[in-house]
Amino acid sequence: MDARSERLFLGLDFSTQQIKAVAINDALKIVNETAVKFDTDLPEYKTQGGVHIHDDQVTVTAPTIMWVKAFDLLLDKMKKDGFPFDKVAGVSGAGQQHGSVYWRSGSAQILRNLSEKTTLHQQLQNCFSVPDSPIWMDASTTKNCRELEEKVGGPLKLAEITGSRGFERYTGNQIMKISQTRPSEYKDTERISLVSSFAASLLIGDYAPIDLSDGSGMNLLDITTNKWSPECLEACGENLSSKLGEPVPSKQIVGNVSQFLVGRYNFSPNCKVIAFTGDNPASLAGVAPKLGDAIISLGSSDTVFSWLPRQNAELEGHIFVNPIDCDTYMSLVCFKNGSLTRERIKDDCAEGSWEKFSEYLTKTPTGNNGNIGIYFDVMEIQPLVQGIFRFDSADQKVSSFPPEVEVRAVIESQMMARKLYMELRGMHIGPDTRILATGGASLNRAILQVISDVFGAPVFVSDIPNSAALGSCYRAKHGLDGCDFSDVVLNHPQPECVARPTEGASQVYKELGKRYRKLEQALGSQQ
Ligand SMILES: Nc1ncnc2c1ncn2[C@@H]1O[C@H](COP(=O)(O)OP(=O)(O)O)[C@@H](O)[C@H]1O
Ligand SMILES: O=C(CO)[C@@H](O)[C@H](O)COP(=O)(O)O
Repeated sequence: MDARSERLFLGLDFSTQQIKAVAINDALKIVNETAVKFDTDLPEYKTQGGVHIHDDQVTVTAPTIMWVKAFDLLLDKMKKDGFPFDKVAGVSGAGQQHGSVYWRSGSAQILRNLSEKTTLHQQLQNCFSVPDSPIWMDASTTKNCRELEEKVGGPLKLAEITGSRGFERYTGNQIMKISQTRPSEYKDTERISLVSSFAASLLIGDYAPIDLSDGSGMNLLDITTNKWSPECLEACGENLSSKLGEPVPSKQIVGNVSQFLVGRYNFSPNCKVIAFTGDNPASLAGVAPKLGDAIISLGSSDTVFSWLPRQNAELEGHIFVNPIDCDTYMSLVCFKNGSLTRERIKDDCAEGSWEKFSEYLTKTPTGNNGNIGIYFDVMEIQPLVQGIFRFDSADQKVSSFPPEVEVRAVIESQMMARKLYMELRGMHIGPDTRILATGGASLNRAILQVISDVFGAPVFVSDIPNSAALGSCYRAKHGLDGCDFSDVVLNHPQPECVARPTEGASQVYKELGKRYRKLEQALGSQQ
């Protein structure tokens, strides 16, 4: 194939702090990486870490129009850099999971008739009946979760139907809250999108369907039939089915790019858009895992997930329909206090420097001389607790730690929690398990060494940490070519092993992990 006929695949990731784009060619070589960061590139929205935390500390939203403007900026940046949009054969993408977008009645008409003469954000500014989208960090819907669980027959029953018991950030509970507290805005909403299907809608210039994998993060989809659950819909809002549209398999082509994109950015009118999905499902595709691998994503949130051949309902963690093969599943646990908490401790204790942070981590002993710190800057998902708690080796509360002890304490407790809940969800480390690390903090080798020591398994990384955007490129190729996913990723570069367990570490963390569990349980029962 000569250079002029080279096909490109574009992957977008609408994540918590930024929008990222990655483009690859048919040989899976990365030809472009671009990002727009909400806090710094769009300071007018005054977000911190891409979000607004409200005064009650549990309501967390992001301005929907900010995401639209960021997308305008991203495309403008790429155009200025000479990115050959006309060579893109397929686009897919990902969004931070669970967040919801409320399209005001009449918005479909606006989306279908976009003018290439002006920006998307100018044309869509009045399209959102609820202008601030609730996002995955929101914890304000406990009452709605209990109501939903009760209506369907209890938490385990809800988990059997939807893959999860009621979780605050899950979209059905968020929709129930809006339908109850803002009935006129709810009534004036003709379509509810996830962040992923909202982003796909910007690409096709029409409402794009929700895919099965991201749709599993709503407490609304029956993951055994791959249809909306009538009883969950009924519990969460009037006429909800018509506002959601039908869910589709994740590899479905959902349309061609809009005339707007063709005219304004020189996309080919034949360029196909493949359903967008959640950022974690897209990351599963982006790391091209083997069965038995455990993936740890260290982005704004920390998540641990793996490919699951058959589903089994549990009260802990989540099951999603697998984005690569909708007859199988993926299991996942998610933690809210991830990179932003580490970043805060880096700023407080390590002079704002990741180098200093890593130096402290490397020079302190495995097990931190028995000191344990628990850092829930924002309300955690499991347990539902907020606060900072420090204990000495005799489990006595202390008010502070020296900086280097604090640095090790945050990484050790975070990683012990990741392992604990991963196991409670039914994911286990076997003798051949590889831990595939991805996301922003996977650049930090000192953190990866602690992960290897706590999990007792080798840790691998790929060349680029943006696995959700890369996975979206792979998914675009998969959807377009209609071949097996394993054929798509034949040339996926093998990840490099960067950390192996230190001798004796697993015994130290076995003991420390038991203490961590007890301390955390005590905090949970005090709330
Ligand atoms: N060297 C590093 N060590 C630890 N964390 C890092 C490092 N570099 C970046 N990060 C973290 O990566 C995070 C961003 O990760 P990313 O996966 O891009 O997030 P998201 O996809 O949610 O926007 C930042 O919040 C930052 O704390
Ligand atoms: O809530 C979840 C997963 O269930 C989060 O993982 C969000 O999907 C946000 O992702 P990042 O922006 O941290 O990648």
